[in-house]
Amino acid sequence: MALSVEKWVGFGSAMAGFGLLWSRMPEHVHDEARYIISSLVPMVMSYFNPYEQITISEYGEERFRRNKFFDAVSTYLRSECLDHASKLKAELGNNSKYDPLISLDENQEVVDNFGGARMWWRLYPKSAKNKGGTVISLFPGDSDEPRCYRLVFHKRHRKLVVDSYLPSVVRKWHELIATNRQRLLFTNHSQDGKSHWISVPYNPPAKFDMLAMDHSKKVEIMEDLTAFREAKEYHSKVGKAWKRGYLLHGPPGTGKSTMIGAMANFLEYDVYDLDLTSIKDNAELRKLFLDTTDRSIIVIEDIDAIEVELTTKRKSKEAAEEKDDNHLVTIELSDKNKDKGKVTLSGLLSFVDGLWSACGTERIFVFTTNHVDRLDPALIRRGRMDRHIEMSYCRFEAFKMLAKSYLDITEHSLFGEIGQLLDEIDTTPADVADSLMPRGKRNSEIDRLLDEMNGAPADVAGNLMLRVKRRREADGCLARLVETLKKAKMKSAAPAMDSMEEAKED
Ligand SMILES: Nc1ncnc2c1ncn2[C@@H]1O[C@H](COP(=O)(O)OP(=O)(O)OP(=O)(O)O)[C@@H](O)[C@H]1O
Ligand SMILES: [Mg+2]
Repeated sequence: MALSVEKWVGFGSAMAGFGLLWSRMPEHVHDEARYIISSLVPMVMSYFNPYEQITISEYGEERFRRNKFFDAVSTYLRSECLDHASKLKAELGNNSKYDPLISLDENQEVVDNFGGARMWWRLYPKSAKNKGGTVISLFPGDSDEPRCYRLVFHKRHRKLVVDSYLPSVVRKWHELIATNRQRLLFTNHSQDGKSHWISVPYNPPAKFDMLAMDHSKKVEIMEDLTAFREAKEYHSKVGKAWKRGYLLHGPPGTGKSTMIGAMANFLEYDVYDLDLTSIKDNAELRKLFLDTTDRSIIVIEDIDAIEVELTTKRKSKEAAEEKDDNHLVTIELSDKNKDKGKVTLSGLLSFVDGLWSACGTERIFVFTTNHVDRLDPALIRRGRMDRHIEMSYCRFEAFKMLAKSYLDITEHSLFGEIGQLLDEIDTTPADVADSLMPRGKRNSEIDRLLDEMNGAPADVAGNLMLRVKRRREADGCLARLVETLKKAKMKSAAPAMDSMEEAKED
């Protein structure tokens, strides 16, 4: 049956070619004959060919945007139609390191049944025309045709296919991704001068309850994210794109990247880590943006590193040229790109906030910086970056959260001293966390006995030993932290003492 479907489709194409030929017949052929024959061709073709087809290309017609329907069909066929296929492909899936992900190989036809109707599916490879495939190109003359699925069905089922079958494929796809959802971390990668996203499975360890920061601030952020997630109707009612911008700023090691992981965990969104330095120009930035999925966090880290060049460039332009309020400010991202296209501030802004930002829903933009004062106000004004979150040095409240996460303790005799020291000197949570990591002697008698139990103390004595061991580790870690903080305090006081000494000598 499959063969005959192919024949009919081929026949249809041949008849179409025939029709085209007739339509170009020379003038001397009798007009009437030409009219009769050329109007007969489609009738004959439709009489003999009982099949119709729908092509679903991997990319949209303008080659700009990935066609999500293609992904839907891939997932659907993988789940529903592999049983009778003999040519399959295997790769390692995202959900597990060991389970292979089996999918349909190119040019393998599979049959699906829906409401008593048979549907024939086939995946045609990229550049099918050059490889001898039979797919009719959407892009004539273009050798780089994207892959596509072709669905063939009997023409009496057209309504069923369009109104019920294809929507059911999409519904099934949504169900499957909801149940097998593995979060992904994407980064942009440039190959043959074109940028695209590559991804890895993403399971960030960070959770909000582990994040050491002011408690009320943390709760506020979580409430803000929850409100955003539930605000679909609000955004459509007020005519706003469903997106939100966060600017995370603060010194290195205060938890900006950790916060992004916690946000992704909290919302269960994918993360797109955008590296602007490897993007050629605004068009490429736009393409990457259009390739991001809904329900995602789009991150640009250390935005100030780009802004420094932006500001310098603008200043030098302003000095060199007569003032022109309308000129576009250019970010020179790297020497490599100097003579090629450029990503401009306006390009970045339209990505975050302009016309293009409305192409997609439920997206969060996060910019991070160590130097908020260096950023162009246009980039971070409210509305673009809806919330500015300062990640600050570690004070006592944040320390207690770290002690709970790292050492599983809520009180200790050294807490008072540590609280006082943290008030006096600026230390990052990263530095405090580093001191709280158990290290030290591994050969104590308790360690040896616990190692022998293979980490699973089963009885009361075993549990007691584990508690003693943890207590000792906590003592050691906190003592080390006190020592580090004291040293830091002395160091920070040293220049002042030097100048006092100098003053005395004068
Ligand atoms: N607020 C915090 N709460 C919990 N852990 C933190 C916090 N800040 C830092 N850490 C710890 O320090 C490490 C480094 O933090 P992180 O990478 O998030 O800092 P950052 O602010 O992004 O720094 P940079 O500006 O250099 O990128 C993290 O892996 C985490 O273990
Ligand atoms: Mg970081």
